Amino acid sequence: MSLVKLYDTTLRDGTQAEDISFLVEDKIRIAHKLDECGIHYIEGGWPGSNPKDVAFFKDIKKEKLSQAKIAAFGSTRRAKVTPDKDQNLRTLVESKADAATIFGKTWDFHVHEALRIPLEENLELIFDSLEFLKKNMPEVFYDAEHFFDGYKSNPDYAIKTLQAAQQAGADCIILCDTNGGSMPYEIAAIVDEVKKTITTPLGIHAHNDGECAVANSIISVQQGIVHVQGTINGFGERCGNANLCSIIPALKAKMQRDCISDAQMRTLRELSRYVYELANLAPNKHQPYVGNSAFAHKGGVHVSAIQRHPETYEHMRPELVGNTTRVLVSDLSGRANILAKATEFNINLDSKDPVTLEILEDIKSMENRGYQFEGAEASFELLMKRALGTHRKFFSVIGFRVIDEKRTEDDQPISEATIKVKVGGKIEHTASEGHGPVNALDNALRKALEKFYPKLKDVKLHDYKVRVLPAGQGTASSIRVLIESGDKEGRWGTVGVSSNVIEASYQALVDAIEFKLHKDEETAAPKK
Ligand SMILES: CC(=O)SCCNC(=O)CCNC(=O)[C@H](O)C(C)(C)COP(=O)(O)OP(=O)(O)OC[C@H]1O[C@@H](n2cnc3c(N)ncnc32)[C@H](O)[C@@H]1OP(=O)(O)O
Ligand SMILES: CC(=O)C(=O)O
Repeated sequence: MSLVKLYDTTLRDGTQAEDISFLVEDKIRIAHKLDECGIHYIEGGWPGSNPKDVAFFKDIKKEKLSQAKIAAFGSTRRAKVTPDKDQNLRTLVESKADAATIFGKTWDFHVHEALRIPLEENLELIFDSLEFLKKNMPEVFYDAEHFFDGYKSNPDYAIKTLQAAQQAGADCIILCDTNGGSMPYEIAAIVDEVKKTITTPLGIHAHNDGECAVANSIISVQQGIVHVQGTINGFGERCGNANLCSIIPALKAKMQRDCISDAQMRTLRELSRYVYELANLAPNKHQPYVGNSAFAHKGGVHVSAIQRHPETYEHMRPELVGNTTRVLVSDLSGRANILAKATEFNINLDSKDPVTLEILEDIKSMENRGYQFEGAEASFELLMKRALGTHRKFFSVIGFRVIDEKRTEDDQPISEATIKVKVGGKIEHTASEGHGPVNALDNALRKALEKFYPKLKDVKLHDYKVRVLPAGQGTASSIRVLIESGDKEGRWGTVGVSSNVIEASYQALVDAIEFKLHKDEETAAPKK
């Protein structure tokens, strides 16, 4: 089983994506994670571009990586400058990286329009830039920019550019689908043609503009390519780059190609989330393999079948990439969803128990009124407990009042909430301010209850989402509030629906607190 080398460009092409920028410290942290995951090459940036990338190459030298090599990126030399005087090539050498990767022009159209130099001169640029780097760097890669478009326009010239790179001694020639519009069948045919004249190992760098970047990378490996470039989560210029989080499991689990170890592949989901976190972006739930929804089953028919055998609706075992099977509850559920959730919550429930049907009917009618339990599993667990009579009322709210006041035109509004709760026989009456009325209500509710349940101090409100639901016949529109809360052990979602945003928020807040109190009680006295 021959090895496919993985070349990650999250820290270079990934940062060419709109909204993505990493601090030098973030880049170093990501480089460590990529190294631990077994990625063979990490392209750290373009040192000729900006001081941050220069700093990365300086700082990464002080770090101990277990196996990954660091590559510095740049372009062929500028026309009319010799390689040793070319600032960009010099910064590559000065980076002291383990490898240099330079891109050069393949497409005659680009040579005419972007570089505005004769075709022959571009061949010289490629040859002597690579020859210079070969003398000064341990390993040198050549990114043949726009290779597939260039080949389609002028195959003879496109091949000549690769021959120039081969003659100069490039260690790998990477065929780039820079504009990302090529189709897998075109890639397969062109790679086959290239192999007839080029003996240097070949690589692929595919962009995702036609949504084929992963497919194009996979078909290239099938055609004999041994080096795959891509990014974590597919970050990259425009629509992104080939997503290594999809390519790796495809190579290993479907094509039986060697790249990283099984144990390293089990960290892929964690790596994906780590990179989202440092990019300050919410993870894409629907991302294949590693996303939250990649193995989440919603339709009742699917849930029933996966419980009999997971392969009925799962293309591979989620654990291989560190993911898990999930069952969702919604108005598309059947009894199987309810039973699966009951098992997850450690609740004994039988499919023939009338409560199962009762819960199912409750969900369907509540979803019809605007509730949504997919992101509010804690509210669903409480609903189940109420139906089964195992719900415990830790407190009751006697009433609350929320005031929002703006004293002068220029003043920030002040929000204040007062609340009266009853715990056991005791009544507690408190007030609290907050950033907005919902925050004030949350603060007041927790302040009132913390005296009785001190562990509520650990609860934080992580996310608050409001959605206006369309009005039904003759009714006012409703508002759905989804809240994500958390403590040191985990996070949970709750939901509230009302025509009044404060009331909807109140319902979700009360569920969040009730869930925490049930959870703590069950942890303290686990079920046998
Ligand atoms: C396909 C890819 O993703 S390639 C990577 C693209 N990434 C980036 O551009 C991000 C980093 N880039 C930068 O920081 C800047 O663009 C720099 C520092 C590299 C260059 O900045 P500038 O010197 O101001 O040039 P500018 O950004 O306008 O780019 C155009 C110049 O690059 C030259 N150029 C473009 N491609 C190449 C190439 N393969 N070889 C040599 N020169 C090239 C053009 O001829 C043009 O030079 P000219 O203005 O002297 O005619
Ligand atoms: C090199 C590169 O990033 C590209 O051709 O897309």
